[in-house]
Amino acid sequence: MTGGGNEGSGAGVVLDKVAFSHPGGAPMLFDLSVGAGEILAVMGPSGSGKSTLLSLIAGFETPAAGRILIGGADVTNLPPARRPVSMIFQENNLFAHLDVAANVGLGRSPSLRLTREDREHVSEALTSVGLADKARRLPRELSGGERQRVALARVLVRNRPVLLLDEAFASLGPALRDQMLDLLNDLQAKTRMTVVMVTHDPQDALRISGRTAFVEEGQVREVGETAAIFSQARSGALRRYLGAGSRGR
Ligand SMILES: Nc1ncnc2c1ncn2[C@@H]1O[C@H](COP(=O)(O)OP(=O)(O)OP(=O)(O)O)[C@@H](O)[C@H]1O
Repeated sequence: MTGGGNEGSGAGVVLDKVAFSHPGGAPMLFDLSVGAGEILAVMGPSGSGKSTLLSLIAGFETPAAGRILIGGADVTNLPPARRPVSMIFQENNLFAHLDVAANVGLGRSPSLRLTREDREHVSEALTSVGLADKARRLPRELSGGERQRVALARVLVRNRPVLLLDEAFASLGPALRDQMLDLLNDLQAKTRMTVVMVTHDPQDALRISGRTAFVEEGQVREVGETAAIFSQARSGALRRYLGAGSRGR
């Protein structure tokens, strides 16, 4: 898989009056600007549209109106494979029948025809996520945290400027989750990827994101510096959400 000139450090992401409705669903309208190399957390009640927002950036959904820009280029009508984006979900990021090295190798070549250089990248990425000794394991032979590390290694070899995380660490326990966030933070510092991370946990947002966007009923209601968003929560909806949403550790 080549990056089509999209490789390298972060690219800003802009949603410019992006209108979208799921079949039979309420209309959504997203306006959001994420800086190149920024880590932005996205929070909001269940069903508010956070995953939909990521799907629009990734190209799994197409806006009814408005534009999506990545690195200044209009990607609104590009299919997912041609967008300079990687995405990690809560689970099922890996192919069960492929070992760890092959799952990461897919990030270089979907047909797994890997050059020597590709294999070196895979091995370096596995080292950076602490899995150099588990390259021949199958996903079912790994812990949940290790599986997400494999997904992060694949992101590294893909080398796309934007990474979207949809509650990627939500099913891990608090200590492991913090480790994964710290790893993500380190990798982001090295690559300068732009990261948009959906989470339900204010602690996750406070740990690594510079800014947080609060989504409610299909709109970005508030966006600001993460600590300020939590301490000054302006809207009643955000205050209610924070009251109910913290895991209180
Ligand atoms: N494929 C779909 N078809 C129809 N409606 C959908 C589809 N996907 C999501 N929706 C609806 O769109 C709304 C927003 O869903 P979305 O998954 O974006 O919310 P979310 O904020 O990510 O929620 P959660 O925190 O529970 O994951 C919800 O009402 C949901 O039921």
